[in-house]
Amino acid sequence: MTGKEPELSSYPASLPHIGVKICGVRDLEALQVAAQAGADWIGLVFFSRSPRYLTPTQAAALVSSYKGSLPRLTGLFVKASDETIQTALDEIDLDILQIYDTPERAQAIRQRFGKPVWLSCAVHTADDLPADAEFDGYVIEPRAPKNAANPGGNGVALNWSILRHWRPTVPWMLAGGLTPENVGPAILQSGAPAVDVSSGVETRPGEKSAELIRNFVKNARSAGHGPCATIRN
Ligand SMILES: O=C(O)c1ccccc1NCC(=O)[C@H](O)[C@H](O)COP(=O)(O)O
Repeated sequence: MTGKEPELSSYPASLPHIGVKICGVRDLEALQVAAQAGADWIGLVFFSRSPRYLTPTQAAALVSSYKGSLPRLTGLFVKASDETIQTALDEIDLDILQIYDTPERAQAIRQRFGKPVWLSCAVHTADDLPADAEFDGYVIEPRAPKNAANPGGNGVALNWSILRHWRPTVPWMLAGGLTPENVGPAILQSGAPAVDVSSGVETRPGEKSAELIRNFVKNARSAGHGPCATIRN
C-alpha cells in the first residue's frame, strides 16, 4: 500500500473505560487471558533482540490459534525498514503499528502503509513530551536505561506527575514499569486514558502470568472510576 491515509480510529478516545494494552504476548494462554480479561490491545514485538520477539509467521500462527474475539493487534517495530514492516503485514493483519523511530520516519511509515501509527516517545522530563503531530496515538515511555538492549519493556517507570497537566490533542497511553500494584496510582497521578504493560505482568522476561494479567486489567479498570480518569475520558 502506498500513500494512503489510515482509515481506522485506532485509539481509545471513545472508550468508555481506561484502555489497556498487554504488550509482548507470545503464547496462547497469555493471549486468551488478555482477551478474556478485556484488554483492548495486545502488542506483538517484531524486534529480534527482544525476549518477547515473535517472527511474523509465529505471530500469525498464534493469533489464528485463538478462536475468540481478539483485541486489536499492535505490532512493535524498532528502527524497522519498510521491508521488515511489509513482511510482517504480509503475514498478519495488524491494526496498529507502534513505531520506535524518529517522528519523521514514523510519519513516512504511516503514509507508506496506510495503517494507524502510534509513536513511542522516550520521556524523562516534561520537556520531552511530544508536540502535537499527525499520529494516531502516542505511547509515553521512560527513556531506556543506558545499558538496555531494548528501547521498551525494561520495567522502568516514569515520574507520572509530569503528565498530569499535559493535554495533547492526540490520544496517548502510559507505559513503563507498570504493575498490578501501581497501575491505579499511575493512572490517577498521570491522568492517562490508557496504560500499556509488559514486564509487570511477567514472571521472567517473555513469560506472561495469567494471574498478573487479570489483576492488571482489573486494577486499571477500577482506577478508571476515579475522578481524574473520568475527566480524561
Ligand atoms: O518488550 C520489549 O522487549 C520491547 C522491545 C523493543 C521495543 C519495545 C518493547 N516493549 C515495549 C513495551 O512493552 C511497552 O510499550 C512498554 O515499554 C512497557 O514495558 P514494561 O516497562 O516492561 O511494562
